Amino acid sequence: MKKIILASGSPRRKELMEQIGLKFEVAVSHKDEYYKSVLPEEIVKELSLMKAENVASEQDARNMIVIGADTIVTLDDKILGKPKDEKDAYYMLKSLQGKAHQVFTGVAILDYDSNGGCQVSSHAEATKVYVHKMEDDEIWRYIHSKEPMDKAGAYGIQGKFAVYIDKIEGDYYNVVGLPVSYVYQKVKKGVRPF
Ligand SMILES: Cc1cn([C@H]2C[C@H](O)[C@@H](COP(=O)(O)OP(=O)(O)OP(=O)(O)O)O2)c(=O)[nH]c1=O
Repeated sequence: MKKIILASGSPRRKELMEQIGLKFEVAVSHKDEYYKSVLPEEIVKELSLMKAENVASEQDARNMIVIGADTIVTLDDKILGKPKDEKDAYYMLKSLQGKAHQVFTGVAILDYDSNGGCQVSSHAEATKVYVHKMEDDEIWRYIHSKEPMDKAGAYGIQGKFAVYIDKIEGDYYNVVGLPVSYVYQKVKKGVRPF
């Protein structure tokens, strides 16, 4: 049985991995993350691979599966990551309301055999999210709840922001930070799920 390592400090990704019943450990690397890609699907693939490789380089990477993920929000040509401060969160939320945007999550799965040989799977998925129009005081009330501050696009679909989601097209779990069906299909051969 291979050991699974989730290369992520995101509590949401940990919860989603627990939800699908996988046994895993969490390891986070504090090495720098940067990207050279231009297209959103390439950016999240590059960053998720970097996160997984950084963690794997700090392990005796044999007989294990390392999973990295990265989520960004895109609106027209703009890329929204996590807000730097409350003002940044306000501008992000203001730009999202009353229209649709895309959420991209990249997943990298490094599957190491007992000799250290590695099979790499890289994947990016997009979900379209329609946000209802919000009053300014609603935006500020939401920001003061602190929920937006550690999330791409300054919102959490799984939290209080749910009341402003009109509809989505695509995978809900992709928006929360991990397309779990993709992950499960990739790892189920080497591991026992539940
Ligand atoms: C859009 C959206 C994002 N998010 C979260 C998922 C991610 O945790 C975060 C995007 O930041 P990421 O940089 O993808 O991840 P992270 O820094 O939280 O964790 P790590 O790099 O260690 O894996 O935004 C939600 O929880 N709900 C949402 O609706």
